[in-house]
Amino acid sequence: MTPLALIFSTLFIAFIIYCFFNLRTLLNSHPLPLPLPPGPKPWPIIGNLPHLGLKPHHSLAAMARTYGPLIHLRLGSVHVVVAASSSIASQFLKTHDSKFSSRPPNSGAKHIAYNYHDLVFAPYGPRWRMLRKICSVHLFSNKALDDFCHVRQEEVAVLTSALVGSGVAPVNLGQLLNVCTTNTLARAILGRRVFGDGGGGGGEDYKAEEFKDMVVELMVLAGEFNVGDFVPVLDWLDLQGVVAKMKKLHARFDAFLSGILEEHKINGGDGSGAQRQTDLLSTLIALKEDVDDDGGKLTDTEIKALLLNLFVAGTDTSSSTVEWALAEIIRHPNILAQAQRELDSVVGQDRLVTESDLTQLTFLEAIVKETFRLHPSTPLSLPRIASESCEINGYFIPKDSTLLVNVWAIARDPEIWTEPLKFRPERFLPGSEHAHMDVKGNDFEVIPFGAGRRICAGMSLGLRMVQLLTATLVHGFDWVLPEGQVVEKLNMEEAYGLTLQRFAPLMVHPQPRLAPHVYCIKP
Ligand code: HEM
Repeated sequence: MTPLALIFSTLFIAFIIYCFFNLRTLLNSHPLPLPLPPGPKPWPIIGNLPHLGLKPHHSLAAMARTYGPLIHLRLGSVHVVVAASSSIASQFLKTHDSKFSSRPPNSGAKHIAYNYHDLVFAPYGPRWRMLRKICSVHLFSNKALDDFCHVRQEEVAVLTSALVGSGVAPVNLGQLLNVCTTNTLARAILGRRVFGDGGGGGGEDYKAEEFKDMVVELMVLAGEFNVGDFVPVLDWLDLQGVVAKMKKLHARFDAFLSGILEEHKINGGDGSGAQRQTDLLSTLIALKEDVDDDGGKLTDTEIKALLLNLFVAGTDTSSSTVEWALAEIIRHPNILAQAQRELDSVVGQDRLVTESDLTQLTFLEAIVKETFRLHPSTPLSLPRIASESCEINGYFIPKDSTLLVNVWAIARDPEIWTEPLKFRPERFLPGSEHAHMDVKGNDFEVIPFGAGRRICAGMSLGLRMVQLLTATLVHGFDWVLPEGQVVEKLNMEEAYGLTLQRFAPLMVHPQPRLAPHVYCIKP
């Protein structure tokens, strides 16, 4: 080797060694970036919006079968990650819950929910804590729930009386259930009912049907993926007309809520002129004068926004769950018969079910769990936003990603559930494979109320209401479909929206099966 070649080869080897060590140092201080989770290829500008289809929880479940349980989508300029298995959901909502405790910005929160002044969309922080604490103490604590137990039982009894008097035409069960859940909540929040019995009895201050329509319209609008939320440059165009509809709907809700608030300030809850302290709204009005621990004051806007949340989140969720439960029970006469045997042995035939009976109704509880599994009222839960980046299952989740948890798909995962599409309450009975599973956010295989810090605030009330209503309807009535319909062909299709409505309302003939005096309740 010539001296020149020796110099060159020495320099070359030295360069390689230098690069090798430098690269190692570089890699150690800046590890190679993790990949984003897999997902379908996005379109330019709009990204994966067209992939969501009319029922996004179905489309996203189908994608999970192709790409796995953690998917990445690009909706316009927004990173969206979707959890579609219990273990991925638990990593987001348990391990990393503190990073996912706010909701992403969206037009619904802005235009309907008083520009984020509510509880559902309030950013995680002092105001959210204040609103949540007020509800926990005055509405959802065990004491508050026990104080209003008689109200729930009375309103359920009023429903049975309306069903008995419903005449020859089939009843729209979902509508009557909605009147019941709304009046029950109204008595706890406002100190009075807002509707008649829904059976055409008259005397409604506000039309029940119109109110349910407003709630359902809100859920449909909130469930719509508004292009402007994801492609900010297109926001002003309001391509789907969603924002215009939201503003109109907000005006209707605001008129309803402002009326209630002003009336309450002047008259007190019961219209007697004496301010009552037992209902939530009186407490909220009294709290307006107090400064809370974090130095915040409750404003009229926050009060109306909270009322809106409670009436929207707390009525249709419970009533449509019971409607699904009854549809399933009607489709499975053997389940109806078994549940009635249990109820007859615990309650007898001479009175209606009470809340204190519920702990003894094991099969009924299993029916309710199975309904929450197959028909979770918010199939994609409510979205969360990542306040910082994190790693899940070896994938990179960027800061500001929107998180969707496909609660609906998780509860139908064939890896977890045998015969996942079948309505089989016995899977939750003692001694069965899922006996110890609850639906309260502890077992991620079935999380209809979500989980973690932002878990449903009204879960305790929702559960009691769904159980009491389902038990009472099963105990109090046999159910016959309108002429020409057969149970095997009952339409179980879902409609589109943030909540899981039935495509075809359940129309039925209730046939009382208890002694007539049991139903004699005057509203
Ligand atoms: C069948 C009954 C119900 C179901 C299935 C249900 C489901 C849900 C779900 C999935 C969430 C989102 C949780 C999350 O982000 O992890 C939620 C939030 C919420 N729910 Fe419910 N809900 C029900 C009944 C109620 C009732 C009766 C009320 C009140 C009267 C209520 C009030 C709320 C509120 C205020 C939030 C927002 C909580 C927060 O952001 O901190 N819900 N609900």
